[in-house]
Amino acid sequence: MTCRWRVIIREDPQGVSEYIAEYIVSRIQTFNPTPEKPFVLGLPTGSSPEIIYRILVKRYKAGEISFRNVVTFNMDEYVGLPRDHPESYHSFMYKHFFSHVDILPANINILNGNAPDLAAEAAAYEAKIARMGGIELFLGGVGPDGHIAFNEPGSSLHSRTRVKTLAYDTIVANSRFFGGDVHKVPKMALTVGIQTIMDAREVVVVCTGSHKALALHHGLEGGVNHMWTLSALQLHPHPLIVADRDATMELKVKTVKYFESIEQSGTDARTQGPPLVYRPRTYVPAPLLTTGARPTSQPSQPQPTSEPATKVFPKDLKINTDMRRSMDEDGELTPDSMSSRLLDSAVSGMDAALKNDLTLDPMGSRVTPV
Ligand SMILES: N[C@@H]1[C@@H](O)[C@H](O)[C@@H](COP(=O)(O)O)O[C@@H]1O
Repeated sequence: MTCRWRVIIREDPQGVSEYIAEYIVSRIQTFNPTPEKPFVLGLPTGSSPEIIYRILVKRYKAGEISFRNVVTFNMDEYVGLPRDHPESYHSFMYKHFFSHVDILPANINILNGNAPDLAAEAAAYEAKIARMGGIELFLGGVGPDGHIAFNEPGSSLHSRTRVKTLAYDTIVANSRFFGGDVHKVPKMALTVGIQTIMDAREVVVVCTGSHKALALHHGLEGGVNHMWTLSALQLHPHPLIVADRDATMELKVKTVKYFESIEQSGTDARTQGPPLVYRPRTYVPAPLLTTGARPTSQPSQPQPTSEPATKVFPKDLKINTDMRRSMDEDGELTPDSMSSRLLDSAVSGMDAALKNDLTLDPMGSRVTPV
């Protein structure tokens, strides 16, 4: 196993947010999304991403970026909190981001914490992500206890979208949004799972403040551990953490110096990486299927024409949860930002190792029609 954490350290939350906002803008621009091929972006709430959203809005207003062809999936939402409650994640997202940019309302996806059947809501969310071809970039925050989304300590690293009971630490931490009253904080949430995040092509984590220092230490320097769910990203092909100096307090000096030296050696994707290369995604807008036709890993291939071309809505998509990857179905290697950056770097001796580390896209191979 090779851990591929890429870590960028900035002096303060402003520097962190500017880096991440620029990163997201450059990824969307390079992707060049269209209505047929939207950029699928996973988004968090919490106070850490607020400045990032502010910068993205500013850049949109300056005409530097459009979100018209961006589809978003939010990480989580409280269960039982009215949608229009000021502290619901629906309210947060509209207040800080959605109502200020040109994203189409139909392209916004947030879990409904008031759905009559929460399990069905969770399953439908996973299916919708799959129909969109998976998430291109998942931006996440981290809790002081190392949780990502609402995957509290002890969460299964194979988890998918589901209901979670919040840990007491999280309830206490989030009580600051509820007048300091822990009793007003919802006790449950709907959240994407660790595996949902792992399936994204790229994960970017914002980590600021000394209260996140232990989480960063365990996530980065500890082993993969369900008690610090951030650490699962050690197994992701392209994880990036952008931390401020305060959040690095519990890291070894050696760790900090190592990641700083990587950046100094000229591996900053924003300015020095080669153009990013994307293979076509399996984006399938509804209605998805023609009767008798089964989606393939090459959707552009002509389908058999012997059956009438009646449009039907599939019942659902089945997620192959045993995680076996089919080489036959999805044998194409996927170059991307992380490997591109490092291959271009001055770090000697890395190339041979990285050639063995090119990774198959897991989402495409796991989605099969029922
Ligand atoms: N569910 C959210 C997480 O997605 C978020 O990462 C975390 C940290 O929030 P903050 O950025 O406010 O510290 O808070 C909540 O628990």
